[in-house]
Amino acid sequence: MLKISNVTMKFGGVVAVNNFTANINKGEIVGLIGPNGAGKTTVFNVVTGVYKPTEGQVLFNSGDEKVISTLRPDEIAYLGVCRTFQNIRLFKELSVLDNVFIGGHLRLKSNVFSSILRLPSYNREEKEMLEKSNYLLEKVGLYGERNEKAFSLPYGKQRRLEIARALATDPKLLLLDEPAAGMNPQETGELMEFISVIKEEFDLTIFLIEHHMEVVMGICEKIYVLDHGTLIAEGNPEEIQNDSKVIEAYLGVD
Ligand SMILES: Nc1ncnc2c1ncn2[C@@H]1O[C@H](COP(=O)(O)OP(=O)(O)OP(=O)(O)O)[C@@H](O)[C@H]1O
Repeated sequence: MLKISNVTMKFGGVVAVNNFTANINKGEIVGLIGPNGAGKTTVFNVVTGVYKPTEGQVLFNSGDEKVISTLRPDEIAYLGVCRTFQNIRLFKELSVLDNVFIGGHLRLKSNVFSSILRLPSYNREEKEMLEKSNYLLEKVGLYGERNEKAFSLPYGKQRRLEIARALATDPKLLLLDEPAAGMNPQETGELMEFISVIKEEFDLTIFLIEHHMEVVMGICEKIYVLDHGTLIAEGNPEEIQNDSKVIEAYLGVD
């Protein structure tokens, strides 16, 4: 579904990602790990079109394979690639429901005129989007809080709301940047369960960056390990946990 092919990303003299290749198949949960500054978020930024790679390309297949590394972020999102961020980026003053509702606007077919004139087609789409937003909130266990302001939710719920907003865009590939950051062990356990449930329910493929090793080892089928921008290992959780280069660069010092 996603092919990252020999991607290099340089910022001036800094080589943030160096000749990185990865393959993610439909339906997989794949992890990307490595020490701070290893280049993980940069990989996500290249996949989502925030940065154009200095070298290499990214291909995405949602029916037919396309090079997406030449596209704009909104074009990539429209194809079905959506993400959450390391630092939660909600519309804090808006309600929980509105946060999800806004996410769904990517898929609205109505144009600005039909929305201003409130044509029947727009009203119908808006009603459907509202129903879908409520459905998603039920699925992520936030329906009861739909009228609360986003900032009033505890941390773990804000993360789930961010994921619900991403789901409103109908993603095929969901990129999660440190979804368990700042969570306590109980919230982390719930998050793992939650990720597995939404993957099945929404037929998702998931690519995630995470420092909590119990999450990565617990739910990922395949893991890529970056160090100083370079891939030092790839494999299943057991292979990664026993890889001497990974232990030296990352796991051993955690
Ligand atoms: N826009 C940018 N301009 C200059 N340098 C950047 C930029 N973005 C990232 N870098 C550099 O690229 C390197 C990789 O950063 P990146 O944020 O991708 O690492 P990371 O693995 O996600 O780290 P962390 O686990 O701390 O989030 C770092 O040296 C960082 O300073």
